[in-house]
Amino acid sequence: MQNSLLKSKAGQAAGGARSKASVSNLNFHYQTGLHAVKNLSMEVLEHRVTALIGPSGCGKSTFLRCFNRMHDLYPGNRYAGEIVLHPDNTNLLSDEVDPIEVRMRIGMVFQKSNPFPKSIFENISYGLRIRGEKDRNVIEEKVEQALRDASLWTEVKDRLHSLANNLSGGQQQRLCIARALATDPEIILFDEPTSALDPIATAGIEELISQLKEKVTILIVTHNMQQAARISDYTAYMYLGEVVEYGETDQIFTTPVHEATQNYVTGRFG
Ligand SMILES: Nc1ncnc2c1ncn2[C@@H]1O[C@H](COP(=O)(O)OP(=O)(O)OP(=O)(O)O)[C@@H](O)[C@H]1O
Repeated sequence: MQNSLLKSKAGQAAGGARSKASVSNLNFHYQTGLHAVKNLSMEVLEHRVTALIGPSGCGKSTFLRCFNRMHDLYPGNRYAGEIVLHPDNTNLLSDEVDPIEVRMRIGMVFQKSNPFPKSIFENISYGLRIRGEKDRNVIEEKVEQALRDASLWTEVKDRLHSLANNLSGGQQQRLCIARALATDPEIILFDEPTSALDPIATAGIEELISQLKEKVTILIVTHNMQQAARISDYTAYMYLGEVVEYGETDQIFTTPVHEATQNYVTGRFG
């Protein structure tokens, strides 16, 4: 069936790649009582880009934010089920796992770039300092590497100590990617990372995401079907808090099994 990726056993190889995270029976309730993610199980494959698509309000961002325990910041939100990170089989949702440590392993880049009102250097070194790194040489090396990996180094190397907020929108978004990369995350979550950018900056971020999958595993929420088709290897179509269909992006866009998926990807939804 089309959803073998939904079913494959935790940590097993699927689609030629290893599983980086196994989501099992994940349920999420907001403090309001809203059941926003419903019994969701799927494998997120290592070094692949997985796109989450679906109509507004279907739970894409809510699902994404379970991975880095963002919902812990608001009392009354409830998770059930597991998100097990491989190869060490850590359940990210366990009460025994520190959410701060989770956020070092699972980076996040938001729709609107959100640099701290500090210098470029301080933005990137922030996570390293939180982690307890004190060696100035190590910090400088990591900052440079993160900026290189985010394709920003040549543009900012001569102004590392100027305010990050003075960068262009596209540069600020790449800075946020560098900030996420600095702590050597295993997964980066992108929540509509280009929706505030012009087409040229968007193309830059898309190219960067395609390169980054060599280093990290990527989950991206996007409303842009062309973007999902261009940059993702796998796509999950969500509706009302559930994954309706999940498979290779080419298959989801050309021969979806469910009519609902077909209607959504061809713009006939609703
Ligand atoms: N902080 C919150 N408290 C209560 N309900 C929320 C909260 N954030 C989102 N929701 C609700 O949870 C459901 C899923 O929202 P979510 O933002 O995850 O959807 P989405 O698919 O990402 O939507 P969009 O594409 O519009 O960003 C919606 O009904 C939304 O109104």
